[in-house]
Amino acid sequence: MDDSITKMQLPSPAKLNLFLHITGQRADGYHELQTLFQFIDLCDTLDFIPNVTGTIRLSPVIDGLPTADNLIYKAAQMLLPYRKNIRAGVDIVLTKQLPMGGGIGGGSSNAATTLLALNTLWECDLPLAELANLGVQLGADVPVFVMGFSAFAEGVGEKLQRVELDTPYFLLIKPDCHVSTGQIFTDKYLTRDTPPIRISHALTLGGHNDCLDVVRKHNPEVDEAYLWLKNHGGAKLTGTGACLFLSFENWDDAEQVRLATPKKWQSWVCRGCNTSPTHDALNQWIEQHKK
Ligand SMILES: C[C@](O)(CO)[C@H](O)COP(=O)(O)OP(=O)(O)OC[C@H]1O[C@@H](n2ccc(N)nc2=O)[C@H](O)[C@@H]1O
Ligand SMILES: Nc1ncnc2c1ncn2[C@@H]1O[C@H](COP(=O)(O)OP(=O)(O)OP(=O)(O)O)[C@@H](O)[C@H]1O
Repeated sequence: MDDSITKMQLPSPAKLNLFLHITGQRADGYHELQTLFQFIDLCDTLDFIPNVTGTIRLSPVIDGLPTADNLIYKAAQMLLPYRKNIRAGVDIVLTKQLPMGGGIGGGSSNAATTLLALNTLWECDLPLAELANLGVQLGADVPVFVMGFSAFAEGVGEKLQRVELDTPYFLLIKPDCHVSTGQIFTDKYLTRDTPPIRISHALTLGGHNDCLDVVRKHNPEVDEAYLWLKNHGGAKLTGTGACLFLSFENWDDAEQVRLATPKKWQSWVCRGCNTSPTHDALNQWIEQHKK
C-alpha cells in the first residue's frame, strides 16, 4: 500500500453552544436540551495513516487518559466491523490544540473526525446519519460534528435541524480549571425546566445558558473570568464550560480585548463557521483521490 496516496490529514474543530437551555430530564438521567451549535475555526489536527496489520494505533498518549479511553480509539474500534477489508488498520497521530474540559467539544470532535476519516479510508461507506447514530454512543456532542453543519439541536443534542448563522469573530477564554460535565448535570440546583422554544425564536432572540450559575458556583476561576469578560460585552459560557466567549463583528476589536485579557487565562480569536472544517477538508481529499 502506498501511504503517500492514502494517508489523510483532517482538522477537528471546536464548537460553541450559542445558548443552552435544559428543558427536562430523561428516565436514564440524561438531560433534554435545546441548543444552537456553531463550529469555530480553532482545531486539533488528526493524521490517519492506513496500515495492513488490522490494528489501530494512536499517538501520542494524552497524560492521564489511557488509549483505550480515548474517544479517537473508541471511534476507530466502533468502525472495525464495517471495514470492507479485515486487514485494514490505521495509525492515528493527534496534534492537540483544543483545551480539554473546556465545553468546546474537543473529544467529541476528535471522535467524529475519526468516524468520518475511517468511513472513507476503510471504505465502510456508511451514510452520515448512520455514523451519527454510532457517534452518539460515544458522546452527546458527536452527532453535530459528524453531520458537519450549524444546527438547532434538541434531545440530548442529537436531533439536529440545519441552520445558517452569522459568522462573527469570537474571543474565546479558557479559565485555568477543568469543569466536570457530569458534576454540573448532577447539581440539584441546576435549572431543568426552561420552557421549550421554537426554532424561529432561537434564531431571532437567542437564549441563555442554564448551566452558567452552577458552573460559576463550583468554579471560582470561571466566575472571575465571567465577571471580567462581561465588562466587554455579552459574555457567554459554552456547554458546561469552562470556556467563555464574546462575539465581535471584526477581528481587530476581538484581538484588542484578547490582548487585554489576563495572562493567566488562555485566549484565542477565532471565527464562527457554518460548515465543519473537517467536512471541507474531507471533501477536498475525496475530490483529489477519485479513482
Ligand atoms: C453540555 C454539552 O456539551 C452541550 O453541547 C453536551 O450536552 C455534553 O456532551 P458530552 O460532553 O459529549 O457529554 P457526554 O460525554 O455524553 O456526558 C457526560 C455526562 O454528562 C451528563 N449529561 C450529558 C449530556 C446530557 N444531555 N445530559 C447529561 O446529563 C451525563 O451524566 C453524562 O454522563
Ligand atoms: N481525544 C480526546 N480529546 C479530548 N478529551 C478526550 C478525548 N478522548 C477522551 N477524552 C475525555 O473526554 C473528556 C472531555 O473532553 P472534551 O475536550 O471533549 O471536553 P469538553 O470540551 O468539556 O466537552 P463537551 O463540550 O463535549 O462537554 C476529557 O476530560 C477526557 O477525559
